[in-house]
Amino acid sequence: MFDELTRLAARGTTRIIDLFDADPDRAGRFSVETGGLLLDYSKTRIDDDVLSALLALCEASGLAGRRAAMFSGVAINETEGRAVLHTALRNLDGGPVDVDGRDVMGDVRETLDRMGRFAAGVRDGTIAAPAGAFTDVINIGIGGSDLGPVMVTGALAPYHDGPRVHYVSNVDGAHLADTVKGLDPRRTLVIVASKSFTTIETMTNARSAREWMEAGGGDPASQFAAVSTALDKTGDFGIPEERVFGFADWVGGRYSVWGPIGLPVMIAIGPEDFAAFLRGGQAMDGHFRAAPWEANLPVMLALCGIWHRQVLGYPTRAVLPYEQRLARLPAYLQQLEMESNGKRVAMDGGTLEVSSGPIVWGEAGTNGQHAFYQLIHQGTDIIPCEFMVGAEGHEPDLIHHHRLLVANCLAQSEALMRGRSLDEARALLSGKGLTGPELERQARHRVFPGDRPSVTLAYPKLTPHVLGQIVALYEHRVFVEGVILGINSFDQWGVELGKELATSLGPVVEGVESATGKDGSTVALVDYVLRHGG
Ligand SMILES: O=P(O)(O)OC[C@H]1O[C@H](O)[C@H](O)[C@@H](O)[C@@H]1O
Repeated sequence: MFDELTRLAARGTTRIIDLFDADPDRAGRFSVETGGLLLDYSKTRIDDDVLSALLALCEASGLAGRRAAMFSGVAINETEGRAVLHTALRNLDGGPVDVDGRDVMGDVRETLDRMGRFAAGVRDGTIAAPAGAFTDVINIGIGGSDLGPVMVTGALAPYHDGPRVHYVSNVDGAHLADTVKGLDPRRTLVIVASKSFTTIETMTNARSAREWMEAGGGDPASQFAAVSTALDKTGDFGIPEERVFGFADWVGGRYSVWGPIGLPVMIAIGPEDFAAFLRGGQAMDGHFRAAPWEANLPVMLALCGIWHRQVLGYPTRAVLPYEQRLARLPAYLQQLEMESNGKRVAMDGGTLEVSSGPIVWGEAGTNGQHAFYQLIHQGTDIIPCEFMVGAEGHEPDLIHHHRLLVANCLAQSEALMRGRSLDEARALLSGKGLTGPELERQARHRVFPGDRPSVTLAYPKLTPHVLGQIVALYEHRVFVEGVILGINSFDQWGVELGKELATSLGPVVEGVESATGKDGSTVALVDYVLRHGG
């Protein structure tokens, strides 16, 4: 399936910038605009031939069938025997969604209503601690039970009018200790968020938070809530049923922010804005299901990814949001993309014949510019960049900041494509009086090879609705890439081995069991920790 694309990739040396000269309509033809979002992929080497081959690949992958199967509740997560229906969580105005012959939308709506009543109560003080209204909320969770809500809470800061919300994920006691410093244990609500309710980091933090609360005169019985699929375990932990928000196993951890895992977001921004976030996701679902491939935002973003990673072989993908409030988006996308598509075995158990998904990394612009863009512009590796920028900010008084931000974003993609030739560098330096060998030497350092690809996702303004569109866009992009690669994007067996070994090493690090039988490096490291630890 990749042969034609490989042939096209090897074909030419046409520089991206020259594609614009040859086709004045290029920016319009190699972009998709829908629901106010614009994906511009014209600053890549995708031309008509590549586009046709990518679309053929997409068609041949059976995407239409897989997409229908996902939305209709088929157990497409075959290694775990589960349906994949995070889309049902935002199906606010949609029809029934059947799992095993039963419509799940009644449960989804009921849970959303319960979350809404709880969030509203916490926000207006009718649900309170014995000592008074909650001033702070701590969400204790990790992975999908942390990254989604933490990213969305940060992104929607202008809408945050509820209690302060904090996130504790790391089992490093520093995370909990630093978070509770200055908080009132009698006025803090703790949400224990864990799909499985067995994750060691989360359960350890939850128990320590309960001790902190008890020691400080708080009342865990009325100041703890839980979000989980394991309702028996939340009960065992002592959290009363009315404060437990359940969800089904057809919601994957990294796809779960749309449901009860989004509870801290709802407390922060309120049920109405949370519903707007869901509606944004639902709008993207509608688009993804209906639009033809070439006009389909998630599909085209996925095909850009496939072109850069699997065809051209670029190992990484930089995500560069020019939006400070999306500073945690790269971390969120690392889990979404790398846990979903970081696999070397295909759905049928065979070895993947192409590369798995890329390494995803990034940072908010403009900060990244002053840190790692040097390598993106002049390093030996080509790093496809995904820029994101909003047309409007939330700070009308600081509009000059926003204009500078936008100018920087556009300048970077232009610079990456255009580059600076040796002649241009020479001209620059001779204007400053340099001559001879010194000019030559200095000029070489000032050359930018250019022809470095990027895509830009532009959106009107980072509202809850737009954020919902963006998050759903990335979810579906990952899905499409997974279908084309022929892998299951919804399991994560690769995290298991480390967990098992950590459990067996626990007593060794404690000094209770010996490290005998471990490899020499592990034995030496354990020895170091035991000699130097407290
Ligand atoms: O929500 P939990 O069951 O606590 O799981 C939290 C996280 O841990 C696991 O190891 C997985 O890698 C993640 O996909 C998951 O989101």
